[in-house]
Amino acid sequence: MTEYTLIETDICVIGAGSGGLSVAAAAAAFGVPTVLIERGEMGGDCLNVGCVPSKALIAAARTAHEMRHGAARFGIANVEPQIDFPAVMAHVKGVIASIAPHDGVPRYTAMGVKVIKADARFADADTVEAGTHRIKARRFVIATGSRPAVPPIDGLEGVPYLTNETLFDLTELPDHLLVLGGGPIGIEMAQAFRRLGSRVSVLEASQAMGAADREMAELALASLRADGVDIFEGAAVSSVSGAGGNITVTIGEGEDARRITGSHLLVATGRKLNTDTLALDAANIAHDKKGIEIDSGLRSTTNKRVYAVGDVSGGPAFTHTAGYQAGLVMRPLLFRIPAKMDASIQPAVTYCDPPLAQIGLTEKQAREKHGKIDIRRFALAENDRARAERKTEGHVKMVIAGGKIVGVHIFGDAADEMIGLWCLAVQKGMKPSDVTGYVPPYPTRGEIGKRAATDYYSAMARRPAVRRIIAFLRRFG
Ligand SMILES: Cc1cc2nc3c(=O)[nH]c(=O)nc-3n(C[C@H](O)[C@H](O)[C@H](O)COP(=O)(O)OP(=O)(O)OC[C@H]3O[C@@H](n4cnc5c(N)ncnc54)[C@H](O)[C@@H]3O)c2cc1C
Ligand SMILES: NC(=O)c1ccc[n+]([C@@H]2O[C@H](COP(=O)([O-])OP(=O)(O)OC[C@H]3O[C@@H](n4cnc5c(N)ncnc54)[C@H](O)[C@@H]3O)[C@@H](O)[C@H]2O)c1
Repeated sequence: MTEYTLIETDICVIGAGSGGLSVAAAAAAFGVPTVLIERGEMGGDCLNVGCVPSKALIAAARTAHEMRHGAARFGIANVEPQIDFPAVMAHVKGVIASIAPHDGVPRYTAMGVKVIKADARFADADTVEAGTHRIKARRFVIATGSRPAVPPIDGLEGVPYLTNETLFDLTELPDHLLVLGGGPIGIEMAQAFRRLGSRVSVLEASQAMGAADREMAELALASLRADGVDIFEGAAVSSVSGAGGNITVTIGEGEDARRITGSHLLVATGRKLNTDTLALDAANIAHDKKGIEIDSGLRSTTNKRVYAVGDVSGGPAFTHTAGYQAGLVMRPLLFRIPAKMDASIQPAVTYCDPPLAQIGLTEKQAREKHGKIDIRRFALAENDRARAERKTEGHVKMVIAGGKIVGVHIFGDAADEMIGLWCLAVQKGMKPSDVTGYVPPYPTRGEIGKRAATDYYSAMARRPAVRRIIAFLRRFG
């Protein structure tokens, strides 16, 4: 029998990833007694096996690409980079290590948070057990994240496949990386490994980058193909066989079946929510295969003490969404003010190079929702800064409905940085006229958004009625 130490607290947070850390830090900042429970690494997926290592690897791969192809346009010779893969991975680990103290136990303890390193599970409606602790709390925030969902493909369990949890521990560059899934993980990692020297084949059951605006996704996929990534869409993998270094995937069945053999296999086919070991039934927290049943304020529909934030809430699976949700639940947790999640204001960026960034509705979604819409585009090829730096690939696409900006999609260098302004525009329901008057610095790529918005009104300049008014006003000197 476990001898438990009882802790009574105000807020108990389960999971110290992007969502849980933000809740704990905010609660501590208001001086509210808070317990934070983490069974693995502080920082969760984003820091250890997600955003941070993937972006660090992408940065190395981009440098290799620039050395190979990026210099000659300036009159400087391109060179074939010498890639020391273990050193690249040491860089990735170094970046994680540099950020880790920010999410670490000492920093949170110093903030006043009681951190418990153990696996948490509910004992009853207001008690959680973690290691040798029993924690009774007024409110619980479940922030347990997600893990790779591995599809039930014949033979897959018998081969040594990689996921995002093991990919960044590779010590040798894969000779030929097979990537199952053309979502953000698959696409980002496919391009990075290709640029570091692997042959890469992406096998996507449906449409690669399926959540993006189609026109923009096609541009991004074309740029991956130009890098030499093989992308197979509509590729339903029926079986996997082989062993480490020699793995064969079979696409389709019967006489039409096609086989591709690679050295390594990365499974990036979506996520499974981490709820199965929480003993949710013991706390009367309704849940199903899709996760915890929560209302629009992220609160359990059956146990009002409990909230869910981050991936486990079943909403968009992004670190910025986890942070947004953490901010949202602080209102009811601390001030008893109701909060409402708005999934429509969550941006999505695929950090391929150039990146693809989006906020709001795709063209298809906008047509379905609003019927009549306007589309405005402005090409980076028309932008002076992009010309000066000879990075003119891509454009901004603005989706306007009912006179308001309802979606913005940018493919091109620095799209990930440029999208910020448009997140605000969509969130605030701005009209194109709201952004035609602001002054972006010249020469920056940021000017393209304003140019697309200005273009919306260019038809007005050609209207006879407008010209007649101008002519009339000229008479007054
Ligand atoms: C390869 C990859 C790249 C990504 N890139 C980006 C990106 O560029 N931008 C972006 O916005 N998002 C990105 N994401 C998504 C992002 O990582 C997640 O959305 C984010 O980490 C979710 O935060 P979270 O707090 O919900 O979960 P997590 O960060 O996963 O944290 C959950 C924590 O809960 C702990 N836990 C689980 N169960 C228990 C339990 N029973 N008891 C105690 N502790 C428990 C886990 O150990 C974990 O530490 C990426 C994801 C992956 C996999
Ligand atoms: N840049 C970012 O913000 C970023 C980067 C990586 C991951 N993430 C987050 O992590 C989540 C998970 O990423 P992901 O790429 O694993 O998932 P995903 O669900 O976004 O994409 C998975 C892809 O795999 C395909 N697929 C599913 N089963 C398959 C099968 N059996 N064979 C072949 N293809 C199959 C799907 O059609 C889909 O296109 C994302 O939803 C995203 O929110 C974000």
